[in-house]
Amino acid sequence: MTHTIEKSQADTPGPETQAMLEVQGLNGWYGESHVLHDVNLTVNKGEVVTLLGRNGAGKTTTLKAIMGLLKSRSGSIRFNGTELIDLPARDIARLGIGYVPDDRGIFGSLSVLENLLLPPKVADGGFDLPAIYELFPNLEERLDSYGNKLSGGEQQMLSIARILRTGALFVLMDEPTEGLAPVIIHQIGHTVRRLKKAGFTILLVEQNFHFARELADRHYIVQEGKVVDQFRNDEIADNLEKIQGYLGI
Ligand SMILES: Nc1ncnc2c1ncn2[C@@H]1O[C@H](COP(=O)(O)OP(=O)(O)OP(=O)(O)O)[C@@H](O)[C@H]1O
Repeated sequence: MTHTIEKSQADTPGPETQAMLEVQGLNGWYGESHVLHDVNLTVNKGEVVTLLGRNGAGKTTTLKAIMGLLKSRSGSIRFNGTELIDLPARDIARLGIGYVPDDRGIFGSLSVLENLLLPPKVADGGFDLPAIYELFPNLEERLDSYGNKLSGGEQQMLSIARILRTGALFVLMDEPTEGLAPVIIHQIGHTVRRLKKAGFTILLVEQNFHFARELADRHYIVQEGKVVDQFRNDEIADNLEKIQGYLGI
């Protein structure tokens, strides 16, 4: 009878298999340049999913297309069942998608606190300031510092922190480890794990395969604007050479 129970559990999608984001046949252009070619991917509620690929593969562009920051796009992007393909970025943000861009988007002439308070709330339940300071103690120490006086690591933490305040529970993160020292990368990894535990769903672009491997549930490989392969994290060890080939590492 055990077998029957196991089977019926496997057949019933749990909360972890509920698709939050479904991208189908996504195409994207910069002017005349056709950069995304029929990208398909799914992110389920509570997952950390990465987009891995070489420089110029189209990872950042995929995030921008989801966020509505790439104007010229076609196909389907459904978020909790709502079609995003024709919505402007501000409406997409209001549906509860946060974006941590690769340049971190910190305003240099505003203080840490002003940067934190800048994005509008989109839903109840976001982190309040004490919760943010608990997660990022360095930020609390630097509340009055201007954005342009922060280290790269502090800017990255601020960029993540201000999204957590908004109440968005789905976060797109573009290379949060880029250019950071190993100790800071470790801290960012710790943060992503805590967010996952707190119920956030994260789509993460990464060049740092080792970082991605420590955190993610699943990985999509992006090559020349297409998703060419995908792996669950527990399939990585058996596919290491193939993945290293894709990534050129
Ligand atoms: N603003 C832009 N205008 C025109 N082409 C662009 C623009 N941004 C990126 N591209 C081109 O689009 C393609 C995909 O770039 P994208 O930045 O999405 O790649 P990526 O996988 O994120 O790589 P990287 O890690 O280097 O950012 C590349 O050929 C790139 O040169």
